[in-house]
Amino acid sequence: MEFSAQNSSFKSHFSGKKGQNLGIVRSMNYETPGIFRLESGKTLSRIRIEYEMYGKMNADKSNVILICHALTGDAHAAGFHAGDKKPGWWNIVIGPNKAFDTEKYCIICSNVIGGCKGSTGPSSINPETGKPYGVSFPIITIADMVNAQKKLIEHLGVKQLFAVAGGSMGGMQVLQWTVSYPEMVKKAIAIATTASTTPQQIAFGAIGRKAITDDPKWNGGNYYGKEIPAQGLALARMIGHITYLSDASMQKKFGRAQLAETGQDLSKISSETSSETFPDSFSNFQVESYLNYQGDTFTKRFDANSYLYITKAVDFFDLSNNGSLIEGFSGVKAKYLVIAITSDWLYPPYQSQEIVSALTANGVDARYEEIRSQYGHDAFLLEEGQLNYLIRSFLSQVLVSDIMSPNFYSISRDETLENASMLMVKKKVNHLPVVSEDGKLEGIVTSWDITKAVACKITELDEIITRDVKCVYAGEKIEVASSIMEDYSISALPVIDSENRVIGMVTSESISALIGRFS
Ligand SMILES: CC(=O)SCCNC(=O)CCNC(=O)[C@H](O)C(C)(C)COP(=O)(O)OP(=O)(O)OC[C@H]1O[C@@H](n2cnc3c(N)ncnc32)[C@H](O)[C@@H]1OP(=O)(O)O
Ligand SMILES: N[C@@H](CCO)C(=O)O
Repeated sequence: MEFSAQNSSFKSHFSGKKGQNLGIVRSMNYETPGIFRLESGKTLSRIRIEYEMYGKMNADKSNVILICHALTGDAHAAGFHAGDKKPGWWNIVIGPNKAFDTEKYCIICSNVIGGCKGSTGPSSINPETGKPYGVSFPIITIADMVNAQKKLIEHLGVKQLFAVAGGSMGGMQVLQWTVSYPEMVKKAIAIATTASTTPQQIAFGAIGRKAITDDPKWNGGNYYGKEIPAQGLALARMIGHITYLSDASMQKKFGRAQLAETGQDLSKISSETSSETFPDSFSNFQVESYLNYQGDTFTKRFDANSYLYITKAVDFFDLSNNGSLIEGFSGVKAKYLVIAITSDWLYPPYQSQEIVSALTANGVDARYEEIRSQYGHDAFLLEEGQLNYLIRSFLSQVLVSDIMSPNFYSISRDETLENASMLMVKKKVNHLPVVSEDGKLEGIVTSWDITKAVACKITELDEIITRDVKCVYAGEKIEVASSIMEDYSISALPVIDSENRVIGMVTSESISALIGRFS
């Protein structure tokens, strides 16, 4: 079964069950019309963006979540491509009843520009020369990747993303989205990432790049149609891969285990040392075999030039403004969930904490969480239970501020009863908060109070004002508002700030509409 926005056929019969897999999914692509301007000022004529989509967009396209992939990921985040045994790279959290629930949300993931999995990158054909770009491909940045994603999102008719989420370099794109397009992102989930690449991270990137460019087969980036620089690319991946693991996970995975052929038999190994070259059997530890395997497999799925460009984009990433992350995040609007991994030494937790501190200093709602794991950096691809729990509770948390109406009518207690009732009829409202001159909540009058006043021949507004007003704060969970409404049989509540000023109204209608939208 194909599963995309165009032809979703999943029904809610999965409700209440553990997460399920999507079926067969397919990739799509979009070619932007006209030139694409990069942060460097250089341009690309037309870009192609490869993407996948799971779940259905709702009528107002307000349920779309963009997933951003890490360094060597691609658009295939979940489900299976026909014939594949392994699902997409974030299948553990995307699907029916998983945190990124495809029965509620429409999930989109696209391959970054500069990549080699369908989107325009160095291995693509330059339309001006008819040959692969190679190193004539312009330098790209994380902001360029985000700008390309924005083109796709606009093309799909989405005005605001319900959420943007990703780990590692995906997390950088998430942060960049909230800075570049603050009005377009409601919720941001950044995992195992940084807001400013550190010298240590740049250093590892640099060694990987050197491994590639020092491979004679790299040939100045001009190797398409010839032998690829497999040795350099594999070495780059081996170095990188060590940084994605942890000391504890390597101990657990391999210990000091050696390959069966050599075991601890030093005489067997040393008998080969008479040869001119260092013997292969010196790669006798399991961890060496594992790294060789990871390096070798990588050369079959990734382009060396893309590796150079994307790692460089990561190195350039720095959201701080004149060294200040607080300034860098000024103007952001999203609500954030920032998740660190306890054993991640490549993007250690302090870097996530810095992000949250800078956001909080800007008065932004930012939550910090940790995944307790021994897997190291790659735990964001593996820790199914913790990821699902943290992401699900963040996505489904709706605050009063999300649905309150900031446009409301109020009266002062000196008003006449007649004026109050006229206002209600004219503006079709049933609740009028009574406020002081400086906007502070003093009471409330409802249409029911007016009806009673007429029946009882009461003529003064002051006599029918309810002074013990039930109200909520904007930052409270919507469940708080709904349980007050239920307990006291009230259909609307004033929303107040910390100084008791009325800043909006929340109604039972808006809560019901919300439940309807996501159920
Ligand atoms: C957005 C994105 O991030 S997309 C990119 C994510 N994908 C990758 O990074 C792909 C490569 N990375 C990995 O495989 C990562 O380690 C993970 C996180 C995705 C998977 O982790 P794990 O499930 O713990 O797998 P593990 O690291 O043990 O590797 C398993 C592979 O190594 C092989 N392997 C394990 N031990 C050895 C060994 N001693 N010698 C040789 N090969 C070995 C396994 O056979 C297996 O091969 P397979 O992938 O062909 O099935
Ligand atoms: N292992 C992942 C994470 C790197 O940050 C990848 O290759 O993309």
